[in-house]
Amino acid sequence: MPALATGTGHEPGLYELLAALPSQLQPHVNCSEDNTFLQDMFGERSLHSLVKIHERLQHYEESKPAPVLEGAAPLARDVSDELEGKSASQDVKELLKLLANPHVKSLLSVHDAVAQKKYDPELPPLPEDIDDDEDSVKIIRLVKNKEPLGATIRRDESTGAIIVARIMKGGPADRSGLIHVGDELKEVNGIPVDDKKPEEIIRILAQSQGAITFKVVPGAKDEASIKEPQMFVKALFDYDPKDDNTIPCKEAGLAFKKGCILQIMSQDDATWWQAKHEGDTNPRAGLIPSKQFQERRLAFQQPVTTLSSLRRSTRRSSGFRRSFRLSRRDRKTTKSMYEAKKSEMYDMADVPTYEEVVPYRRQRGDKHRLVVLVGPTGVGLSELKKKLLISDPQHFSVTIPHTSRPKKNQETDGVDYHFISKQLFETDIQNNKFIEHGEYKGNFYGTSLDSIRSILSKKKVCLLDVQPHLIKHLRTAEFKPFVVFVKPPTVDRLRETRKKPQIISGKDDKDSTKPFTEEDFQEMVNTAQTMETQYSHLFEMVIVNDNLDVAFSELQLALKKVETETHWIPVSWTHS
Ligand SMILES: Nc1ncnc2c1ncn2[C@@H]1O[C@H](COP(=O)(O)OP(=O)(O)OP(=O)(O)O)[C@@H](O)[C@H]1O
Repeated sequence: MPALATGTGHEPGLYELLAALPSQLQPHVNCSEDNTFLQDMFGERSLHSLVKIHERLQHYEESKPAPVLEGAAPLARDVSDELEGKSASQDVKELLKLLANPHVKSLLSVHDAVAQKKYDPELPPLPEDIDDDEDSVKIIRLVKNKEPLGATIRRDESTGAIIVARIMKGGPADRSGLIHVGDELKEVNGIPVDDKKPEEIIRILAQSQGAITFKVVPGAKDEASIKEPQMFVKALFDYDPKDDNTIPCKEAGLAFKKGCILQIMSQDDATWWQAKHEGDTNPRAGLIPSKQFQERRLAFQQPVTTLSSLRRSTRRSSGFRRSFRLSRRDRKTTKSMYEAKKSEMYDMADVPTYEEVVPYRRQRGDKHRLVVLVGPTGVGLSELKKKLLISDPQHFSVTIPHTSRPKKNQETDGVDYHFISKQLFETDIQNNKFIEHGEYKGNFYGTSLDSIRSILSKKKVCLLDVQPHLIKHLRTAEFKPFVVFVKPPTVDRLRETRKKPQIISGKDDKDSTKPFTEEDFQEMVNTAQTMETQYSHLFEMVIVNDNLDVAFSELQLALKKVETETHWIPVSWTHS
């Protein structure tokens, strides 16, 4: 059934078909990107080689070769016996030498095995002492190399039996398909295990090499064999089984770092899931704490310092970010629609464990992801935004803030600010129109959600800097925020690099500019540390703003990749 006619009139081979495909497909593919992708895929040399091998094998299968004889090795032995000592001719000597060569002997014995189709492993004889009523006993023989067997056992509290507790997906036990969760283990290598502790059995197994024989009583059928859909999660915490005393078997654990993408292979067990690193070709899964279990135990470890407590204790912390105020204010004037309430700090949903993710690639014509920059006051967010805007003013844009203060002569409505009445500002606050707002000298300032939407709908990249506790309110299918944390270097490096710079200068605040002090540097580093402790699970990228040009290049490159490459995003962002 040729999918495409090659025009030669005969049934094309797979290889021929593959070679003809790109030109046949071309008229049906509109997009040049798709065309290049198809050309690359079908032109791949390894694919061509595979298809060639397939065709050769197919041809071989069809010709059904039959062995001339099935016993080449015994024949060679007979010939050797026959010739031994009979003649001393050179040819006979050489033939005898050849037939005695171990490589030739092995070759002939492999030939015979193939000719006789003797591929099955030789099983050990069944033990003779099996009780008649033990008809459900299974004898299993697994060959163990250095790799662990990939199964855990437990003692059943009520019966005292040793039961297979878990089979690690992709491990040797799983691959054998012979051992299942719930099977009762009776013997290992002929040694009865009824009177042994699980640790002793594990020791016997660890010491065994090569073939291991198990005697098991099969348990009830494992209902978990129903195939689960593929699920990927992003880890929001670091994990090392070596430091976890609750894991049933440290060697079976899977270590990962915050931000790693894990493929969840099994959630059968409520406490220990099985997972592997995304893209890992090794099929063997490892144990990781389940979401529920990790949430439970993290809920007991309250954060030591929270950003809100730090903010209250500092002398002069960040006020409104310049995305809406264009200048620095005292923290006590700020207010936010979504200011974190104390109870929110510990709410279960905030315990960072895992987040289900899916691959996402922005299609041409789609809105851009919102770029959110966070970092401590003075770290350089405005500077980085400014550089991006200058680098490509048609592509990047920042929100225009709203204010209730009267417009000054040189200012333009909708350019410097959206000037609105105090009454309207208050109504908008009531209607949750602002992501962040505050009051200064009796006037309101704020960033509206609509100002973000307006930029995104023009197919531009919106650059926004906000307080980190507001990130969670922007994490929606609509905004798909790409969150970059801008971190200061060490205090020593700040001292060296920020000799000239002033903390800040804004249109509304010309008189407040002043050089950085030692205290500012220290506060910047401390605030960054606290932000990272509390919110790093929400950051997709961390940039250290030591050298400004280097930091800018890193940011620019990352934003390019966000626009063009595939990324993992929360599954909830894919259905709005
Ligand atoms: N890597 C750097 N090296 C030297 N100076 C820097 C660097 N990054 C920023 N600066 C300077 O530090 C000062 C503060 O930077 P910037 O105004 O961008 O901070 P910010 O994070 O926007 O603070 P805020 O939003 O709280 O006003 C500016 O004078 C800026 O030029």
